[in-house]
Amino acid sequence: MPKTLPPAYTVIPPGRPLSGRVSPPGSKSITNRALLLAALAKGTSRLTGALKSKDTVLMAEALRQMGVVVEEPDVQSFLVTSSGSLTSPARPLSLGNAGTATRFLTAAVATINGTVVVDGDEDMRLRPIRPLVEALRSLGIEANAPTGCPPVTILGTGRFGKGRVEIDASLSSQYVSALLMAAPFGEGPIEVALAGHDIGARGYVDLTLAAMRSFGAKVEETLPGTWLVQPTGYTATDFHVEPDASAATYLWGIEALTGGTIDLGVSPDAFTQPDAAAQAVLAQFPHMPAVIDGSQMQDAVPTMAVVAAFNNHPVRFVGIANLRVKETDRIRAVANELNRIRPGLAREDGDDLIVASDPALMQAANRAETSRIETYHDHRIAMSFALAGLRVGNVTILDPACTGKTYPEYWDMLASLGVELVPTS
Ligand SMILES: O=C(O)C1=C[C@@H](OP(=O)(O)O)[C@@H](O)[C@H](O)C1
Ligand SMILES: C=C(OP(=O)(O)O)C(=O)O
Repeated sequence: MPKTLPPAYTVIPPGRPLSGRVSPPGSKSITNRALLLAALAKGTSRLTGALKSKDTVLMAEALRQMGVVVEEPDVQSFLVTSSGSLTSPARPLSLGNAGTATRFLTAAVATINGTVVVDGDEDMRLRPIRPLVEALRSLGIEANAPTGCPPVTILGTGRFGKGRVEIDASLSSQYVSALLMAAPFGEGPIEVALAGHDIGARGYVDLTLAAMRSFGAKVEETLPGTWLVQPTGYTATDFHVEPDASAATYLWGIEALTGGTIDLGVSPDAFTQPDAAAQAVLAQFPHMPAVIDGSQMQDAVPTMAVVAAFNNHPVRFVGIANLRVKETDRIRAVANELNRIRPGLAREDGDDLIVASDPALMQAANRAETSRIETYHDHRIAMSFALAGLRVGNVTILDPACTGKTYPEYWDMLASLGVELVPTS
């Protein structure tokens, strides 16, 4: 049972380096891929090292609604048993603000002979999905999303089409991953090709290809940005999920800001997820680069931006326009909340984020001012701004429970390192 958290936590700066051993939870991205692929494979797949959080629970629940047996033998495992295909759910799939679950299932349910509605919460209903819907239509699948965002209605015939499909992935790489993972159910080989050069973080497509191959798919990148998928379906397998690199960025941030050493049980170069690249940037603190291209490590940008506020010189984050369509507009949210810590600390410049940086904040543990940090239902805003509270006094994080999207144990983790969190109203 998730425990009830207070409406806010005030973080007490520890005044000493934070060190210890912390295992980050399993990767959200990989868990939700593996859950889906196991559900599309005939037989039983055991997933170990998996994340149990709001986003993966929503994915598992949606799969159960479509006839898949998803058991949970322990806190890090799923046992998935499937006939190899999904069946029509009795009611709309309700996927909260889980971008992975929403996008991946929008394509996967098109393999069903029946109508499926894919929906999310009020925040997800603002996150674009039209390019994916258009790509499905070009495969001959009837799909509608009148607002360009969820809900999406897919009127499947059980036929996924074949041939070439082009996809504009400039807003989200998840559209490409979604098409690729459904493509082994084509009536013939399917070629997924990027329309244009832009794609969010390409590393997520590599995660998708690796997971697909583990479940027996045959997929090759035939040209840069073009992938050919054979109509093999999937084979059930046992699959281990690596720790979450985006979650690890908070631990690297703690090391940078407090000067401690945290043993994550995994070295930064052992991750296959794109956000692991943030470690090398955070390790340069207080001399982080003056310009940081966040395009290939997007979910790490809030972490790096909060740490950059304490850097020796300003940092401009570029390549981050997609952050405007994440759980919230993260460029605006990070700028707003940094300015709540100290007016003038950050500003938007087009789609860039400029963090002015103020090394004096490293000594602000006893300041008189207070900052109540809005978190916009966004786990990453809550988790990254908690880092600021390790150096600056009276930082209060509103709605700490929102970290449950990907890291339900986040506050317990901070407490285990010796951080005092004061429940606040
Ligand atoms: O494929 C994935 O698992 C993800 C891709 C990224 O999203 P976009 O592709 O929308 O940038 C990332 O921000 C998200 O947290 C997870
Ligand atoms: C952007 C994120 O999630 P998603 O797109 O999967 O909702 C995230 O976890 O930072």
